[in-house]
Amino acid sequence: MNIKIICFGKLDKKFFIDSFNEYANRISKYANLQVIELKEEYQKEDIVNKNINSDLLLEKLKVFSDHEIICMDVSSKNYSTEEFTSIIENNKNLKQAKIAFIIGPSDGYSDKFLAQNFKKVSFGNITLPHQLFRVILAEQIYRAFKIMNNEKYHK
Ligand SMILES: C[S@@+](CC[C@H](N)C(=O)[O-])C[C@H]1O[C@@H](n2cnc3c(N)ncnc32)[C@H](O)[C@@H]1O
Repeated sequence: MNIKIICFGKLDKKFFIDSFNEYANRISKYANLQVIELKEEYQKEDIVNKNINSDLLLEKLKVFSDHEIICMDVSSKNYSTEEFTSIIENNKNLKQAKIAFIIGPSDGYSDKFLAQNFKKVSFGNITLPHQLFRVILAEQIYRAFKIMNNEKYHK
């Protein structure tokens, strides 16, 4: 299975880098994980940044048109760990088995981006900073594989 995380910026704190690498390493037992880091525009007005960054995402996603796109979005439907696992499990059983998770820009997604027909997933009604969220997403992907394989993991 091929998993992409498409996000903005780089991890710049050692504790985030170490934590993410730990989960990425664990995930590598089950899937190919690739992180694609885009350069975020943040110096203009919020609304302009939002549109520029969302358009950049849409452009990048053209390359991944053979992937199932999962847009991580605070304001969307909340998914439990089990529901999130089902998304990965269903994708795993598809012929292509390619999935791309999007971590959005700091000013949010444009209306045009949100109007796309992507599955949108929230991990709860709290806004997490993008670097921490990258670590949490990796942990949940790893947890999903442990659940799918009936392997023991922390409760
Ligand atoms: C700092 S947040 C952006 C917050 C932005 N103001 C908004 O309303 O979307 C950066 C990204 O982290 C992800 N994120 C943060 N918390 C999340 C949550 N609870 N559930 C799902 N995604 C989350 C989303 O992909 C979001 O676009």
